[in-house]
Amino acid sequence: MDYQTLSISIADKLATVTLNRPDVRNAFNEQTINELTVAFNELGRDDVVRAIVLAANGPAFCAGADLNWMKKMAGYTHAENNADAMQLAQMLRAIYLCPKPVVAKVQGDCYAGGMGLVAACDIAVAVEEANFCLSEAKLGLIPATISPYVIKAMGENAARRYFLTAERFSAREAHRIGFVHETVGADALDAKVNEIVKALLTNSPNAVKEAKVLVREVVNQPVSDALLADTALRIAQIRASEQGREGVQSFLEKRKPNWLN
Ligand SMILES: C/C(=C\C(=O)SCCNC(=O)CCNC(=O)[C@H](O)C(C)(C)COP(=O)(O)OP(=O)(O)OC[C@H]1O[C@@H](n2cnc3c(N)ncnc32)[C@H](O)[C@@H]1OP(=O)(O)O)CC(=O)O
Repeated sequence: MDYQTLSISIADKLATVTLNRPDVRNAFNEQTINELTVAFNELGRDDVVRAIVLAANGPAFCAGADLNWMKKMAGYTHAENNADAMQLAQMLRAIYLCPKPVVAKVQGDCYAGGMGLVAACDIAVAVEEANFCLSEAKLGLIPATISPYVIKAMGENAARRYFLTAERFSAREAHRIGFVHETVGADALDAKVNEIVKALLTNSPNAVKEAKVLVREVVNQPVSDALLADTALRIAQIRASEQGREGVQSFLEKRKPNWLN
């Protein structure tokens, strides 16, 4: 695909997807939504890629949905408007379900749908200067398609406050409520993200993929007999897998596992 609103680079098993509409603070329109969906689907299938960083160009990480596009869609038929909103929902799901681990590198302000992008990622690191805001209610909107991911990331209690008040909050608060995993000074952002990527790339690719599925499928389930059976099956399968055997064997033989060769 000839990407117009993103730039994508791949080096040393890491793909970096960079939002690239800095003039509008990386607000996403239908083109960005399509490009992000294609990019995450393709990178998810690319055997060369073992981890993905979602980054952004310019002063802000992302100002959410492009309000010119939102305005245009509001004038469309209900069916067209709804179909278009589904594209947005599918973009977020493409990131969330991507079989590769995804790290959000938040170098600046992150508003509304931008918070949805971050929440759909597995790990988020933000600069201390970044501000966060679920601004939708100020605009007469609601954070609808982003809600499954944002509520999981910040928890119901914080969501009740910030969905309703649309207050702006600091990176420190985003960290306190668990929305981002870490905050760092701007000059330390690259190093912190690289450190996390290095940890991801050191692990068994299959285990990382399966661990991502595990969290997604186990969260919020009651500890039932069915869940016990499911988790037992997962460890039984992975310890008999090629990388499961190799990982344990390499530890016992005091050598590096073969996926690091
Ligand atoms: C996904 C769902 C809903 C949404 O996401 S609705 C989107 C809500 N977004 C916002 O409320 C953010 C609006 N933007 C801002 O508040 C600020 O731009 C900022 C992010 C705090 C950054 O501030 P800064 O001072 O750095 O930049 P400017 O405000 O001067 O903006 C520069 C430039 O960019 C234009 N712009 C900014 N945001 C948007 C946007 N979202 N859409 C379109 N254009 C945007 C802004 O107008 C400026 O343009 P100029 O022509 O240069 O004036 C719903 C669901 O979940 O389903």
